[in-house]
Amino acid sequence: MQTTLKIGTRGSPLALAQAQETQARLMAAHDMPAEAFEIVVISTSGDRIQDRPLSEAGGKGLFTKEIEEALLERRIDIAVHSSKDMPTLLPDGLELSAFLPREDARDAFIGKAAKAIADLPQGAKVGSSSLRRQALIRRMRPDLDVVMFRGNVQTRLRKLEEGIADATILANAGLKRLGLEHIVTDLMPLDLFPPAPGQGAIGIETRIGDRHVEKMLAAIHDVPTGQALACERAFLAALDGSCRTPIAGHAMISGGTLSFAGLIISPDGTDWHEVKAQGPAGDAALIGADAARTVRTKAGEKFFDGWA
Ligand SMILES: NCc1[nH]cc(CCC(=O)O)c1CC(=O)O
Repeated sequence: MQTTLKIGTRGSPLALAQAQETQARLMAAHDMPAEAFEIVVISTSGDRIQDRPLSEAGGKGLFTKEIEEALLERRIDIAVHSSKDMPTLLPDGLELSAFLPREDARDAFIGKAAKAIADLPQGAKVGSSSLRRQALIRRMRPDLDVVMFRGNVQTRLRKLEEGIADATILANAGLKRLGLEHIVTDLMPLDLFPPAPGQGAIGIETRIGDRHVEKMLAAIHDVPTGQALACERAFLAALDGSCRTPIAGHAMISGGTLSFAGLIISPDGTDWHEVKAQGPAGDAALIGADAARTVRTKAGEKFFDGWA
């Protein structure tokens, strides 16, 4: 008898879209019917906490803990995540074993009256609860009023309609996966507004040594995305001492060469340090870790003390 492959995911519309994309790619790669899969929705602490910034509530692991428990207890066989939400350290026995081809890694600007951040009037309100986006907005436009904005994409759009803010910034990848690219009024350039490590890439977590699952996923794994993510996650891991330091990092692969740009920035957007690195794509993790050492040295340890 054939058992179904259980795909674990959060229940938000974006998470479900990502789980369905994973299912569709597995069906196509292995000529399997939809019935060979079951999507199992798991509620996480991150979904339930709505009243404060996640960086205060405990950070990234909040979106993954319950899903990882289900994986370890064999209630699911694979877990589909936004790589950006994944902590750099995974529980014993689990690994990120595949990445789907990356979507656009850029942030998207959604404005009501103004189409782009440069067109907002002095003092306009921009909604974001991401420390990185808050800092980058303040670096570009210190005059703007950055207001707390949480909830899933639909909630945030409702808040825009209600006038709680004049604009917001979200990952273009998520909007595209939800079929909402038409609401984007501008795209933030990678150099002025670098994305979070992992942004735009779907990562698939599995039990280490689950050979059957590993073989199935090998057919849908995207090698350049995996290399870019290895670099970005090594950069993050080497800097992650405090989740209160806004960190950006983005790697691209072209012709076997990896190019990485990373940034750390003070939450008020007045102090930042950048690093650029290049090397063979096969050295992705080394390049990321090395870039972290470079930017740490540039910034000095004092930089991390201020808001840790
Ligand atoms: N923290 C929530 C989250 N995690 C991943 C995405 C977007 C999709 C992606 O980056 O792959 C989002 C929403 C957003 O930042 O707009």
